[in-house]
Amino acid sequence: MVGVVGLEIHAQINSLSKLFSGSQVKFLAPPNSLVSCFDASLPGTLPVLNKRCVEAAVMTGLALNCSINRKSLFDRKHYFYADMPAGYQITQQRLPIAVDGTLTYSYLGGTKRNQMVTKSVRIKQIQLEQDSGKSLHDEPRNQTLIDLNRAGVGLMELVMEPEMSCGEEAAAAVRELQLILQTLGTCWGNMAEGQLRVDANVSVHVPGEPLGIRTEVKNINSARFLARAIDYEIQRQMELLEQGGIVQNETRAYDQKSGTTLPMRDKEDFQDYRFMPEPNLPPLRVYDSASVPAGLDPSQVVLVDQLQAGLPELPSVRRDRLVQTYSILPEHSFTLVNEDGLLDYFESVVKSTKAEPKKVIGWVMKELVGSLNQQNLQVSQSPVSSHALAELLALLEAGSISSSAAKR
Ligand SMILES: Nc1ncnc2c1ncn2[C@@H]1O[C@H](COP(=O)(O)OP(=O)(O)OP(=O)(O)O)[C@@H](O)[C@H]1O
Ligand SMILES: [Mg+2]
Ligand SMILES: [Mg+2]
Repeated sequence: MVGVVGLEIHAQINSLSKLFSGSQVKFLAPPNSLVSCFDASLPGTLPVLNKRCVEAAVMTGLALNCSINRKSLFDRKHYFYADMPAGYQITQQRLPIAVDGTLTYSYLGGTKRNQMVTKSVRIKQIQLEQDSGKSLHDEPRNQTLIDLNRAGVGLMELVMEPEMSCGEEAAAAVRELQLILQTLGTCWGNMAEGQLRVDANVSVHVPGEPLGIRTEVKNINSARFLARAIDYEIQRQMELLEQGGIVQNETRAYDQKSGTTLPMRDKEDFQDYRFMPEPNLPPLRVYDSASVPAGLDPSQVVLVDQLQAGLPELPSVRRDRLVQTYSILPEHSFTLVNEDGLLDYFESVVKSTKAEPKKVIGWVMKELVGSLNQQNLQVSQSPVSSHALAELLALLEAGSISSSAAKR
């Protein structure tokens, strides 16, 4: 038997205001200080679509090789939660803004964990939707308090096909996605702050046979825990089936302390979302510069071709460029791109020394990053400046000092 994993990822759109209202988007503001009448679902209020959120979804779709639907639709998805005052979420169920993409990711695999393994997963769709508010449980007083600051914040839900097979792959895919979103500036991607929330759908089956029944694991707030939760869940399901049991289609929560997953009590019953078209929003249309209909002001619409042309250099392209330019190993290009500030550091050393980039990278990866990690320091906190390292390498090149002296 093998594991099958499909991720659903909610990414909070980096925007000054919410998806359908002018309220500010801010983490850790005083409770209920960022709530408009619409966010609180007062009767008579109407949604006004935030152009920035649409642009962010289109950019994200383009960066993930999706087709952008020139027309997409909004729907209401009903469920009853105290932190969702309307009783429904506005989402894109029937026709989402972006479909059919791919995410390519790599990790160090093989038996010795020293081989770059590169894989892709298909992205079924990206849909725009509203975030809910937050329920805060005050246990001693036996009360639940509601904070609507997050209610109505724009989300992109990315739905991946069930094509991954273990926690390691899922974690690598999420890290790559995180980096892409951060490069685009469409989401800050901080999992601990809930800007990127990953639900892992997990099942097991015998290869060649139909997919097994899936469980959906929630409450995962880091890539490391994601990997652990998935691997635990695959193991649990395999053992269950081997003992003659059956897997229940249920929502489970990951428990950090025990490293296990547990059924979530509030989601036991089958939910009928009673989807219906959102009557207060027309179809969402995006255009290409050449096909903006007469009478529409091009500055008021979202232009797909312009967003495509303005996309920044994506992490995978940047890594390829580094491998080409400096003849370094692909795995080193990953570390350079992933560690905040490390690429700038490396390039500035290369510029100010005659030492070969291949030699510089060894010193940066092994000596510098190694000792920074030991001391739990960021690159920006390095006691050795890039200038100092360049000088040191120059002394080494000139034979003025030995390698062991340089390391010291
Ligand atoms: N047999 C399976 N094993 C593992 N993952 C699966 C399996 N079947 C589907 N999936 C994954 O489950 C997810 C289904 O997401 P989707 O948003 O379509 O529906 P949902 O989970 O029912 O709805 P909701 O958005 O309310 O959670 C996808 O990420 C898909 O890859
Ligand atoms: Mg979903
Ligand atoms: Mg789901």
